[in-house]
Amino acid sequence: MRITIGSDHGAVALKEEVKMVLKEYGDIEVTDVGTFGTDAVDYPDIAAKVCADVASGKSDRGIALCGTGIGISIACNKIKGIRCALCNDVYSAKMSRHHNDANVLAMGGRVLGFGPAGEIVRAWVETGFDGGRHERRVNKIMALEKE
Ligand SMILES: O=C(CO)[C@H](O)[C@H](O)[C@H](O)COP(=O)(O)O
Repeated sequence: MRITIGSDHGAVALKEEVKMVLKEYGDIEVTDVGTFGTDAVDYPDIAAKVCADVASGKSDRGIALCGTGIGISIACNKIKGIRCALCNDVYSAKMSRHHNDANVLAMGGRVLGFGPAGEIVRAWVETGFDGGRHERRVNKIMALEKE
């Protein structure tokens, strides 16, 4: 699996933790689009970089982080082809894959402690899409982009 990850200044530490969790799998190729320091950056710019890779197929999935996860998830969901789920708990992370086939995970660096973030990422990476009735609904979500 190929994953592009990015964060604003509010989640740089969380980004490093998530990268360590992804590295444990051994077969996940991670692209980090920044930011790399504590200087303030604008989360829509990071959302655009993460989602460009997912929408183009360069990466299979994306992980987008900001202080709360809210701003960056809103921005990601403006981009065609993206289904971004803000998940600050494990259950939501699993359901975002089972039911919504979410291709971008958003989390908040000022919301989550270190342990919970790792559990959320593992759940999201390892959970598949259920299809069936959920495929019909996801197709309807994607059709909304064309209206
Ligand atoms: O978008 C957000 C809130 O919904 C994120 O938490 C941002 O990281 C936050 O707005 C950045 O705020 P800052 O005061 O510029 O650090």
